[in-house]
This record gives sequence, structure tokens and C-alpha cells, in this order.
Amino acid sequence: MEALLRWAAELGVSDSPSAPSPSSCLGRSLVIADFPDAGGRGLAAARNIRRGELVLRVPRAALLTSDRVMADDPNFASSVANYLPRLSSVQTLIICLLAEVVRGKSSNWYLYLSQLPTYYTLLATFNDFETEALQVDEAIWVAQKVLRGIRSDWEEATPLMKELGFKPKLLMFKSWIWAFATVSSRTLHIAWDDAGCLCPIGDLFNYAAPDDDNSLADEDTDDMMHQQTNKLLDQPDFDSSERLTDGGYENVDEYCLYARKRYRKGEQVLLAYGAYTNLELLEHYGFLLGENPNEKIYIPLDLNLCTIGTWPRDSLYILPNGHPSFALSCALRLWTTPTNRRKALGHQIYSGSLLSVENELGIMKWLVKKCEETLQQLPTTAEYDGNLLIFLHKLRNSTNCRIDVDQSIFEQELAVFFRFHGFELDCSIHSKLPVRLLRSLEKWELAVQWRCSYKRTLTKCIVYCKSLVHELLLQQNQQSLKDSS
Ligand SMILES: C[S@@+](CC[C@H](N)C(=O)[O-])C[C@H]1O[C@@H](n2cnc3c(N)ncnc32)[C@H](O)[C@@H]1O
Repeated sequence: MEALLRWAAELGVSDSPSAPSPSSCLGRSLVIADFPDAGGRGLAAARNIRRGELVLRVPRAALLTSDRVMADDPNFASSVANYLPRLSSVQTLIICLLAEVVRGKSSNWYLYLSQLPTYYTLLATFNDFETEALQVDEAIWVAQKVLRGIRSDWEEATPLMKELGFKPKLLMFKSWIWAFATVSSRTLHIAWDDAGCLCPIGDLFNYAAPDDDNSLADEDTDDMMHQQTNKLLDQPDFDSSERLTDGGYENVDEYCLYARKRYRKGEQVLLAYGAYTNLELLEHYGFLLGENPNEKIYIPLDLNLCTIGTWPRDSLYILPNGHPSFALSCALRLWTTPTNRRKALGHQIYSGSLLSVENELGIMKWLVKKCEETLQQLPTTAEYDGNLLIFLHKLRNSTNCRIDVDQSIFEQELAVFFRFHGFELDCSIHSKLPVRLLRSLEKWELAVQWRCSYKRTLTKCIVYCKSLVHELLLQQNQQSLKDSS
């Protein structure tokens, strides 16, 4: 890692507005640190950092982009050019990345490439066992669709990779998936290439969901104080009102990354890659958040409910607190309104107003029934999944897996898991599981974590709807008492 930091400094990567020290590009604003519960390797604040401050600059010369790789090697570029109309920008960047891997020590990015993860946990890397463990049809369908897409991209790109003389190992689908996962989970946006760029050091930021509007409000007073102090001291101001994004490629020909909030020394500095649901995080980045403010839970809905209004299907979901989304509530109100009344009530419905106590009671009861049916159709409960998660976590860290497996209540699941991997846990095994099984356990754990959170949200929805039914019935009773007196 030290060699990488030195190489990056030589190229002008710097965590401060001034030039980096020759020995490391970090140390003034950021340091590399380990955050076992929030992304593993990441970047910590080397000092107190204010919101809006520039924390990292990465010049274009350090970015691994398709155009740069091709500009460096005209022969490679002309071979790729023959295939270009048929290749997507992501396929092209994957091929460029693999070509740099082929170059080994002679690649400009050798030190960067040697620090990349050797394996990933994105949905595309899930085997059939891990995919099945998601249990929910929609999630299984997404995983299968993603894998089909990547396989077809690889098949299309294989003739070019053969022509380029890639070694058999790099022609394998496994290598393509590794490169795909690298591109999917590590690229930053650039305006001139949809595939983005691989940004050494800049891709060490772990993720925080972009929901911090409230925390920003809390910090506003503080930042105003700072700005006033700066004015008094005649120091330059960071225009924090305009610096609410994490960063981007700027006119000065470098990638600039800014702090979205205030950080104390030692705290992990995080980047919001975008607003993703947990399934999308798993698909694009290979992890999920325990608390995800952007989570959306989709339940199976009748086709005529999905198409009844102008609300797109992806707006009809349950929020992490169990409430139906605005669009789902509206769609249900319209759906439960008799056809001949829909036009007259349309205005009220689209504005989100309740129609009547009876209508609201009807849709709440319908939602309860739908969530209960959905939960019943799944093979395990959230409580069971919660216990399985504890066990899988223990097994991954166990130094005597034989005893742990023997003492567990999940014998059947484990038997299926071991059989899938053609592995026999005989009496002689008293140590850790082999690496390939530990990696599979990690992905199994992610799948169980996802489905458990799905079920918990549906349970919250049931509780929410039932409490609303209770409240509406009370109101209805009070009204009829009033009316009769
Ligand atoms: C851009 S890289 C960040 C640096 C990465 N941790 C490393 O060691 O190279 C993105 C990857 O970091 C991990 N990651 C980022 N944020 C995370 C989070 N909040 N929780 C868990 N894993 C996270 C995921 O594996 C993701 O694909």
C-alpha cells in the first residue's frame, strides 16, 4: 500500500489543495484505516474536516479509463476499434482493465491493480445455492437476469479478447466477472464515458446513503459560525451551500472529492455513490445496509393495480418504516373505488387525500392480507432468519467448525450447503472451513440478511396497517356516538 501511495503522489494525487509530499498522497486530510463494520478498508479523517472541504484530488493522469488505455497502445486500440460498434462502454472498460492485468508489472497501474480485491460479493457472483437463499422471487429474478446479461457480454467480447492474445485464465468467465465487479463497484462518474473511470485512491471511500439532509440542517448553524469566523480571519471560505455533492471531474482536469458533512479526526469519511435500495446495493456493490433510508420493498401486486393510474410500478412499494409509499396508497384508493366514481374522485386521489373511512379501512385490511400471504409463502420466518444469521456469522469466524455445526439447529441447511459444494465435513475437520466455503458463507449470509430485512419490513407494514385500522374504527365509533346523541 505504501508503494501505491507513493506512486499516486508522484502522479499528483493529493488529499490537500497543495502538492502532495513525495512519499505519500495521503496524511493531511485522510488516512487509510480499517472499518470492519462499515466497508472494511476505507479512508479516515486525518484531522477535523469541515463540510464542503476538498479532501482528495486525483489528476487525469492517474485515472484508468478506456480512452487512456487505448491512447497508450495504438495496436490494442485498433483491435478494439474493429469491435467497438458492438461493444458497450462497460464491456470496453472491462477489456481495458483485463488488458492492464495482462501487462502485469509493465502496466502503468500495476501498483493500483495489485491492491484491488481478489474476490467480490456482488449478486453476479452468487451461485445457485446463494441465489436461492434470497427466497423472494423478485430478488432471485434480478440475480438471474444480471448473471445472464454478464454472460452474454462476455460471450460477445471473447473473440476480441482471443484476438488480443489474452491468456486462457483471463479468457475465463470467472475473470470477466471479477473485472465486471471491479468496474461496477469502483468506478466514478465521468462525463465522457458512461462506464466511468477507475480512480486510484478515490475508490477507497466506502459508502453512506445520501439521506443526511437532517444532519446537514443540524450542521448548518455550525458551518455558518465557521464562515463568519473565516470572514473575521480573512480566510477563504468553502462554499458549503454549493458543495453538497461528493465530487466530480472538474475543469482543472482532475477528479475532486469533497466532504459532504463534518468529520472528526479518526471518523470514516464516506461517499454517497447514489440512492440505492438494498437489492441494488447488493447488485452493484456486493453489500447491504442494516438501516437503509432508501430501501423499497416490493410485494407482488395484481397487474390491474399496477396499471390503474399513472404511477410507475417502481413507485408502488413499502417504505422501511412499514408505510406504503405515497403512490401505492393512491393507487390502492383508486383501485378500491367503484369504476363509475373514479373520474369524479380522481383529483382527490391524485392529491393524496383520504376518500372515506370505509375506503381507507378497506385498503389497510387488503394490505395486511397481502403482506401476510406474502410472508406465508416464504419458506422461513424473519425470526428463523435472524437466528440463522447469528449462526452463519459464528461459523465464518469459527476455528472449530465441526463442533459448531454439530451443536447447531441448522443441520439440514448446512447439509444442503456442504452437498452443493461437494464438501464432506467429516470428524477429522476441526479447524476453519476452506476459503471457497467461507466466501460462499459470506454470500449466503448476505442473502439471508436481505430476505430477513424484507420480511421485517412486511411485518412492520402489517403492524402499521392494523394500528391505522384500530384508529379509524375508534374515530368511526366516536362519530356515530356523536351522530346519535
Ligand atoms: C469503492 S470500494 C470502497 C473501498 C473498499 N472497501 C476497498 O477496500 O477497496 C466499494 C466497496 O467497498 C465495500 N463497501 C463500501 N461501503 C460499504 C458499507 N457501507 N458497508 C459494507 N461494505 C461497503 C463494498 O465491498 C463495495 O463494493
